[in-house]
Amino acid sequence: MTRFDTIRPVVWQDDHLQLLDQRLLPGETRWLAFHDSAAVAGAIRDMVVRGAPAIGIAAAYGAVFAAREAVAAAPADWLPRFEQALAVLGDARPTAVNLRWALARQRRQVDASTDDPATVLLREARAILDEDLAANHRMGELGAGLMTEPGGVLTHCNTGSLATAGYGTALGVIRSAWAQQRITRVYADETRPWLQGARLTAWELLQDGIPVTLLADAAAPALMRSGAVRWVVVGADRVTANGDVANKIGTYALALAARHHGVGFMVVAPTSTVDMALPNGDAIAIETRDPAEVLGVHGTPVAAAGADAWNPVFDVTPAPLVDALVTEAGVIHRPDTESMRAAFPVERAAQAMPGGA
Ligand SMILES: CSC[C@@H](O)[C@@H](O)C(=O)COP(=O)(O)O
Repeated sequence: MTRFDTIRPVVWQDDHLQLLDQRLLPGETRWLAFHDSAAVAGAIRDMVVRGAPAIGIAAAYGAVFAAREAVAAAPADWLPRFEQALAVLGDARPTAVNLRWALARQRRQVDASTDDPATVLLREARAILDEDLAANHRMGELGAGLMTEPGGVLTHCNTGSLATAGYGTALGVIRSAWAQQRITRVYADETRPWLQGARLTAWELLQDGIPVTLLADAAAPALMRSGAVRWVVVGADRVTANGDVANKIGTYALALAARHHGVGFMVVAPTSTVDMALPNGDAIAIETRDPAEVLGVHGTPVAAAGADAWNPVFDVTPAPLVDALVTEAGVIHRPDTESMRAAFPVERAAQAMPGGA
């Protein structure tokens, strides 16, 4: 562990799940307790917990409740109820593949063992969490290694400890690179409409003593034009078989501006975010949320009454705009179908949850 490794948003305590309520940060640090699978699905949907790896981990713990509930209700025929509860968890948010990846992994555990299902699933949820933490530290080292000359970095959304088991993906790279003095300044987009950058990324960085400069999302191209940014470093919710990347809305615009200004564009995501079952980004289900999120700021309405809003919360960055894809398995420069297939075994495609995207 480094000194930059303290926040843990998903914690199993005794017999239940504790989630740090990310809707309230940085103003309030409140933990919520969860004891059933439907409530965990609700917490994912309502963004108590968010970020692709973190929602996968929370869902893996949700599967423990699902098994407990199903076995208690129908000891001799619990599997159909269990699968129904997994489907509810899997439908909580559509875009991040980590959610369905974690549930598919849990489903396979049930087939592979004759032990008490909840015990088996709890052990596996812990393994998923531990592996994510280890992957983040590895990606931190790999991504920092790409920053050969000191300079400014720009990040988007929140990809830190709060979005993962701990340490973070893109923010993990930033933590590692900052510790190695490879970064002169961290810039963070505020990330409308949920303000994950202004609320969560800035909070995490300041907790670690890393100074951060916030900017409105629309200011990013001008910042790149000024020469202040060497790397844009972002996370991902899904990376498809050709290297296309779904991530927080606004990422695509950053990639376009970065290419125009000769700024490096790095995507940092664990292999649990890679979906070799989908040929390209057009096949990714992009979540759209309540227009009210755009019509107001953090819950306070600001738009002219009567205006409508379009609120897709992710976009797809085409693979050719990605300079480096960093996973715990290594770095792929300018990913494409060939390099993705070489790096990730095709059997990953067969690991998706039944029922599609
Ligand atoms: C390590 S997190 C990668 C992505 O999940 C992150 O960039 C992101 O888009 C999160 O979106 P959110 O809507 O806050 O869940």
